[in-house]
Amino acid sequence: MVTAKVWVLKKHFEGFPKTSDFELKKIDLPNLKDRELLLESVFLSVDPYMRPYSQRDMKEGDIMIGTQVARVVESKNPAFTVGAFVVARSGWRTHFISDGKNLQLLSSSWPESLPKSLALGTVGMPGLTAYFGLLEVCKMKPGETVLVNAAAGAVGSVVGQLAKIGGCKVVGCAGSDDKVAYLKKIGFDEAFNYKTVTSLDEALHKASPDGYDCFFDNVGGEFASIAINHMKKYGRIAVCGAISQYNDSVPQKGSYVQVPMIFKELRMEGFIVTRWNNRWDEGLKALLKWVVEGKVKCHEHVTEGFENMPMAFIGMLKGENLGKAIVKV
Ligand SMILES: NC(=O)C1=CN([C@@H]2O[C@H](COP(=O)(O)OP(=O)(O)OC[C@H]3O[C@@H](n4cnc5c(N)ncnc54)[C@H](OP(=O)(O)O)[C@@H]3O)[C@@H](O)[C@H]2O)C=CC1
Ligand SMILES: CCCCC/C=C\CC(=O)/C=C/C=C/C=C\[C@@H](O)CCCC(=O)O
Repeated sequence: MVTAKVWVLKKHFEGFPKTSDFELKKIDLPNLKDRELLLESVFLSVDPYMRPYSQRDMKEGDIMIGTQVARVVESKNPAFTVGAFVVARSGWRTHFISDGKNLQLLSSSWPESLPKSLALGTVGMPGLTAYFGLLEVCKMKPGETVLVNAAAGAVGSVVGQLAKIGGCKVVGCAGSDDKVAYLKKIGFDEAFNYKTVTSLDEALHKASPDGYDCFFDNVGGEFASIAINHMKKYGRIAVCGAISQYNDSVPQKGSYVQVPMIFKELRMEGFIVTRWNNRWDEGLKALLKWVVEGKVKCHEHVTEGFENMPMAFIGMLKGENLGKAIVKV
């Protein structure tokens, strides 16, 4: 019999999550029934969505939601052989039993040399968020100027690189000088540390005096309300996330300002990447090709040990990660 370790939400978060909000538990798993398979998590993802989604979708005592790259260790399901790797949405668990539904086998063209953890980041949901957010919401065109915040993160770093592939000028901001240096290294035309600039207004103007055609917003709040004034006429804003709001009990002042929305006839559209669920294979194939060709660089912020998941999650929310935050079991 296999004993799984799981992290449950002991107490709903109030402000920033605390390690005491989580509880580590053990679950003895039953023997497999016909068509079931037993999997062990190899890499687990910690993502910003878990903060607002936990409030919306979870009750205290539930196993934390999340995705993982897992390996099949026992199988009574002919579609899954022992040793195969899948992406699952089974939450913060070391082991779990599946009936084979909602498992995504890792692409058969996945190069052996490529870390399978990328299936949680650049060649996974965050990468797809950048891909569809840029192509379907921003509808970027060659020669345009794209602004992205949280630019050194899992989504933002792919946004900037895909925009460069798309022939755009790219401006990014992040919360440390090391992250800014990384942005320039991976091809951003302009990058700045939003925490240290004397004026965000001036930094945005200096980076692109003519303004921005596309704004890929991962942060919301005050940043967004300032950035909107730097949009070009007919600009497009892809509202991808609002991480500046997730841990605030009282929403930050500085929502999007309506006046420029109207005068500049801006289009602002929120989206969830699952809107394109039926096109994920298209996106994953494109992202994997760009990574293999070296056109999209990847960076991961790896925390070792399942027992450190809460710390990895909290650290990501505090900006400790450069690139995709993952946990290696
Ligand atoms: N709509 C969708 O379908 C999806 C939306 N998202 C959203 O995209 C955004 C980025 O996600 P992801 O790339 O996975 O995460 P990241 O890898 O970018 O990690 C989060 C980063 O957000 C930044 N951050 C945290 N708090 C603040 C704050 N108060 N103000 C400004 N920046 C902050 C930090 O970077 P820094 O050092 O720059 O501050 C931190 O590293 C999130 O808002 C997330 O919810 C993600 C996936 C799908
Ligand atoms: C202040 C409120 C903010 C509301 C927006 C919250 C989050 C945006 C975001 O990060 C969305 C992420 C979407 C992820 C989509 C697919 C998955 O991999 C997660 C699925 C979660 C689940 O249902 O299991």
